[in-house]
Amino acid sequence: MAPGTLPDERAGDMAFPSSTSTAKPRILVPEKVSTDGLALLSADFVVDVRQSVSAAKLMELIPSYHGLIVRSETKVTAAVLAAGRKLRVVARAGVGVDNIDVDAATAQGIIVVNSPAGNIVAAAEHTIALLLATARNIGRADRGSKDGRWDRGKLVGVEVGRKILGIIGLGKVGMKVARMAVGLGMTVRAVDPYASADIARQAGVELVPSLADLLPVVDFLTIHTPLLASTLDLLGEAELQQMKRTARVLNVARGGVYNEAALLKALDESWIAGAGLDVFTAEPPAPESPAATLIRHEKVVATPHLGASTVEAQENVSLDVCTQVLAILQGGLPTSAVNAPMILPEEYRQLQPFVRLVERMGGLYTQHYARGRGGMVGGRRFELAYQGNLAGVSNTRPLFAALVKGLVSAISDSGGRDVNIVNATLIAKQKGVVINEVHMHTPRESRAAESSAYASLVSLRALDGDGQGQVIEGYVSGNNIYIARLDRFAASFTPEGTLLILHNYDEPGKIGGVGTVLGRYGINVMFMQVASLDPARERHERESESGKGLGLSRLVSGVTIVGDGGDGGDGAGNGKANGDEALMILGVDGAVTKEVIEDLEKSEGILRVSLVRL
Ligand SMILES: NC(=O)c1ccc[n+]([C@@H]2O[C@H](COP(=O)([O-])OP(=O)(O)OC[C@H]3O[C@@H](n4cnc5c(N)ncnc54)[C@H](O)[C@@H]3O)[C@@H](O)[C@H]2O)c1
Ligand SMILES: O=C(O)[C@H](O)COP(=O)(O)O
Repeated sequence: MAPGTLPDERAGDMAFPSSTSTAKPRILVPEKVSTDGLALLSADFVVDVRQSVSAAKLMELIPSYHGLIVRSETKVTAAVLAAGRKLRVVARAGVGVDNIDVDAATAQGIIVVNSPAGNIVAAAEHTIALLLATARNIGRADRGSKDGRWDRGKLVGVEVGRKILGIIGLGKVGMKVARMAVGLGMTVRAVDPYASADIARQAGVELVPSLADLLPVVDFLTIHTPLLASTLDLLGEAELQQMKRTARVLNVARGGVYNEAALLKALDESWIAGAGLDVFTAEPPAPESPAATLIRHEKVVATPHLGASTVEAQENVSLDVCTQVLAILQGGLPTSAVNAPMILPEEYRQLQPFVRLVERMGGLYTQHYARGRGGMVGGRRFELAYQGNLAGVSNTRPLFAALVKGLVSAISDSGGRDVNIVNATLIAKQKGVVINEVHMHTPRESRAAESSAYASLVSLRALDGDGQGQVIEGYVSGNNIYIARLDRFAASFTPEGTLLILHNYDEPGKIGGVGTVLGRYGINVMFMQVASLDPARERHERESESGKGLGLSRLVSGVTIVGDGGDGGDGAGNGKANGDEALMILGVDGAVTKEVIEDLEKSEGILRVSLVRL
């Protein structure tokens, strides 16, 4: 997709939004982000770098931007995201996304990306810097020296070698800190319920089961967990009281994992000996808050959230996220999305025609079957079955999202344009739609195999209480998509444009009658197709219902109407059918008004008419 072409709404490409209009997309950067990455964007996008953007100013600016790149200072709230009507992507030039309302972004189909590894070394090195600074009173020594004091006697430190370092959170930064600490001759113990004991052991770290096993024995304690509901106030008074009086604690993760008031008390009352702090619950802290008092405390070495502030880390994170922003705004895929599943570009390319097909099948279901029954899509159960080659594709998330988009397209204000791979699950849940994806290696696979026309077949079945319901089948040939079945009727038509689907008795003269009505309203018929249901198919249907498997009939194209000789038509009928029936599928051009539909329905032998726009 060509750069510089985005629509004003989150429309287009099923996986991630893509483009149609000609205006250059705009990206807002309200914080200091390295120009190394931003340079990648400036050719194709308008990149506005502004510093010190207040919350109010952000609300004012955001409506005209397609991308937002932030660090930890900008609060990307639900209100900001809602105001950002054009926003496709919020990029965090760093790791922590606690300043972004990821749930709100997901609900709006806005993808959130970060740089999970770009600043690990910087954060780990900063932790070691604070470890040594607290051990050797570097902060106080520096301040005293600058003030003209030579306090050698008061500033005797401790060594870190042969001491025990406790790590809470043995993830990327925690593990890097562990390896560095082992290099300094420290014994490292860690608590992390999700870490592998084997990997820890290989790095020379002993995993211990709980904080109670860690806190009483460590000389230094460092935390490297994200700030989550489960880690907020993880270390309060009770925990700090378990520690040695000589212990020193470090925080280069997030403010709030240590309870700041408890930490202040622990230092004031000498439960512990010192702290090295880079992060705080509010940054910068309010003047009289516990955090501000901690920063001024003589037993504390404080830095203003500098963990990732190295030239190298800033280059890394900037390149990481700007590459992803570029890809997303050009309709491609991110490499580290926080709120979207990982799909390899090659996988996605293969699925593209099926994405179009499944979306249209969803639209067809809603408009042809559900609309006549009061728009009953919400609260329904569907089976989306993949047969043939498609059965072997494991990552079918784009197809799931395409179905949700198709199903809601005709019944939502946005026409389904706001549904994408990021929020499809959420939207399905909100509408009470349950989709069961089935990979049919057996036995229905044999239906696809029976016709050499299909390497892959997709079937959508709306499940009624008894597990039965209308079926739509489709397939891809080359890059073209076709509907192969509308419930009891075999078909072969391309699901696109404005379609009239007429369910009628299979009697002579139908085409003429329909043509007369359409002609009266000046509506052109672009194509007309009908499918047959031959006796073999009928037999297969019965076999299927009795659980013996199905065989797919051959399809016929062209202007032929063949009755199904069946028992009630395509499932969208009015139930009065009792003879041979048929479906006429017309691709039309012109305004199909309510009057046109009513006149068609009044035509002799017509059971039901549905208008489908795809
Ligand atoms: N100060 C800075 O500038 C700076 C720089 C980089 C990262 N960080 C922060 O450091 C933190 C860690 O980053 P990371 O990249 O290593 O994250 P990570 O996801 O790789 O690791 C986090 C680890 O914490 C563990 N964990 C979660 N809950 C836990 C609990 N209750 N007890 C023990 N362990 C628990 C997880 O299992 C995981 O192994 C993040 O909050 C990140 O934002 C800060
Ligand atoms: O989560 C992170 O990546 C670090 O806290 C760095 O934050 P910063 O980008 O604001 O320095």
